[in-house]
Amino acid sequence: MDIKELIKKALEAQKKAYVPYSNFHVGSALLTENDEIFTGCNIEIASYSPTLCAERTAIFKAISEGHKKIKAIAVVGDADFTYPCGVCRQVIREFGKDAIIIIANSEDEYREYKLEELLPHSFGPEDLAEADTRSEKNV
Ligand SMILES: O=c1ccn([C@H]2C[C@H](O)[C@@H](CO)O2)c(=O)[nH]1
Ligand SMILES: [Zn+2]
Repeated sequence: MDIKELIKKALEAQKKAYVPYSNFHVGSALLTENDEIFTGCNIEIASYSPTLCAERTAIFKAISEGHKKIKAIAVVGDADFTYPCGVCRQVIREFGKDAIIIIANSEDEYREYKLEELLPHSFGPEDLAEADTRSEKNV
């Protein structure tokens, strides 16, 4: 996996951030199971709550194009190391239980995490499947 390439794409996407309210620019780039890259920026809306983070923009683009798995996702933002919010961590969990999350300031300055480190003891699709089996037994 080319981490620097993923960070480069995230930095390019960050330039497209539509952030008239926070002026906080975030970019993201992810790698699918077949090594395709999808990018996203944050998009803010005047009524605030419909605002979408960069990570989810990238993820929803990939899923809506038929991809099912995320191998890695890079995030860059205006803060010194911008970490994904809790909502985005849960969305990454849905499509990338074993995903690598790259938090970058630049192509040369980055930190790498497993999703498990940023969202320990997570709840996910398998838990619902397991609950299904249990309730069948209880009938
Ligand atoms: O990891 C993050 C953190 C924040 N934001 C966005 C949401 C909002 O537009 C702005 C300020 O929170 O940054 C992201 O896109 N990703
Ligand atoms: Zn988020």
